[in-house]
Amino acid sequence: MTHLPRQFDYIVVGAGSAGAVVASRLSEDPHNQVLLIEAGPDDKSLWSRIPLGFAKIIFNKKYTSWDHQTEPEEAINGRQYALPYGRLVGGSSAINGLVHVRGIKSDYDAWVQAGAEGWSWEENLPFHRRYESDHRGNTSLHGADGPISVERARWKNPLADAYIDTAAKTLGTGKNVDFNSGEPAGSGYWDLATHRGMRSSTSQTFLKEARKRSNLTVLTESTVTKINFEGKRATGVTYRHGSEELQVTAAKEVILSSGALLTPKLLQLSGVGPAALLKEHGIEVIHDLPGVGENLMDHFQVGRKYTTNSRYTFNKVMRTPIQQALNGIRYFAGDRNGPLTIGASLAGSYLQASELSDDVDLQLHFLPFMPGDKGWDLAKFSGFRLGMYQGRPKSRGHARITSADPLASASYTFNHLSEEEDRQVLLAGMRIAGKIAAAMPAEYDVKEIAPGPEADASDEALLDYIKETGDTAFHYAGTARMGTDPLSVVDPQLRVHGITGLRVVDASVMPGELTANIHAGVLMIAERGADFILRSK
Ligand SMILES: Cc1cc2nc3c(=O)[nH]c(=O)nc-3n(C[C@H](O)[C@H](O)[C@H](O)COP(=O)(O)OP(=O)(O)OC[C@H]3O[C@@H](n4cnc5c(N)ncnc54)[C@H](O)[C@@H]3O)c2cc1C
Repeated sequence: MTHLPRQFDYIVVGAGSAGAVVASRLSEDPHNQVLLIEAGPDDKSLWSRIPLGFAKIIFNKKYTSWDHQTEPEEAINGRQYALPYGRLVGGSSAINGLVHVRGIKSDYDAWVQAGAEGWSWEENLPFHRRYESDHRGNTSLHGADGPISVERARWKNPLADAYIDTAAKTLGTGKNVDFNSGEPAGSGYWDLATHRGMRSSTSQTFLKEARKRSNLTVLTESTVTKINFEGKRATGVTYRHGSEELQVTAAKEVILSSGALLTPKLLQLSGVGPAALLKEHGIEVIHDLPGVGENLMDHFQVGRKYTTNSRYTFNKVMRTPIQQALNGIRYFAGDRNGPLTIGASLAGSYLQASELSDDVDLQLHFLPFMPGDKGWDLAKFSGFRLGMYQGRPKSRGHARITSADPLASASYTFNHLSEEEDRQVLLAGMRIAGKIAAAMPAEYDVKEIAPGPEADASDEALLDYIKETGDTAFHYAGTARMGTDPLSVVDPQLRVHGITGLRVVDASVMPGELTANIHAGVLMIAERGADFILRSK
């Protein structure tokens, strides 16, 4: 630690999905001295490389933080739940469920309408193409030369095929569509961020190459506690490494990429945020920015559960130690097309569930897996889940510090289901999922476990089931929203309003949710953020 230079051109806070991309791109110019600071350890877990390892690594507190939870959520009967994220080099990209989808064109139109000028689908497309090597090769929609490899899910099997056929017939839309075309209505296998069946995280792709450069320094197990300012200019950061408290300066910019839960906390701790909140905790106000921590959002995920006699569920193919060993051998020595290559979901559908919406408004996930009582184990029977969430929920919450102590958790409120439209879309989605399951071929002997006929009998009962069982899809976003109105936090070039030398580049800047698992959107934001910085030199 004592050998670390005290001044860099750029300091990037958080080596997660976005931060790793930004630091890598900035260090491509050998004239830039770049420091990347990460609170967690290096990404050394084998479970991070294997897609199915997702189900294991998220319960490993060395790599996944379980330090934060929601406040009691009023509209879901006062329930609280944990908010895990990847706390390691690679961030959530090293522990997430790998499903790779960009969202739909109208998501980005909604961003532009919310003040994110220049962020339409067409304007973002070159940056999606820049980070990816897509299995379709180089096309007008896809890139073939980027560090993140994108493949079609590799464990194709008859039960998943039957889901795709049945969903396509029930919904009256296509099958095996390109979910990343911007117009994804239909059903099929998901694309995953994998390379030959292994996770393609930002730590193992972008950073692996960039760390060979002498102008990039990566500090691990170092938590930034404060952004330092001279007047309204960000000049560097204070961080803790073990028992040491150290400072380092940035000649050009500090870039916050700490994720949507922690970026607003760091801004608030540093004196940038709602003045009243900062004063309440005795923090000197550097700049009164009322939107910092507001607009917190997530996808609220619910599902239907089924038993089946199919052999093609996890509960069947990974039941015994011998099966697990054989699948392991097949994975490491074979074609890597087996069950170990599955992410958080195998197949699914994009659909318009509610007439209240004017576009696709729901993602439906087919997961041939039924957990046991402990949550991480396998149930003894063969089963699958049809999980879902609304694409662009309207409910919004907030993230607010509870103390000036950087080690204290902020408080997180999402206000899930506080908007009528959000309740209606999920009700409609649950009904449609029920229809698809009921239409599955008789040979699979599909029977519903939950919610069951009683809950299905009325909207009221079904809504109650949704409130009692739904929780996070891990797509936290929006807490440093881009825009130009008084409640926005960054401008469309991701510079913090009212401050110089400070940008936010991570999921925090999203004005609204994407109708997608949001990792692809975060990578695109990171590519654009790096581009803005390099162009502004
Ligand atoms: C369990 C899980 C499953 C998911 N599954 C999917 C999926 O299947 N598909 C998909 O598209 N999306 C998925 N997501 C969402 C997606 O992975 C995230 O939205 C995305 O990775 C967020 O990127 P980020 O750069 O904003 O933050 P992160 O990738 O979370 O990075 C933030 C980094 O900053 C570090 N940090 C925070 N504070 C500090 C500090 N003060 N000092 C230093 N470092 C700090 C953190 O340790 C972390 O490494 C999932 C997320 C989770 C948590």
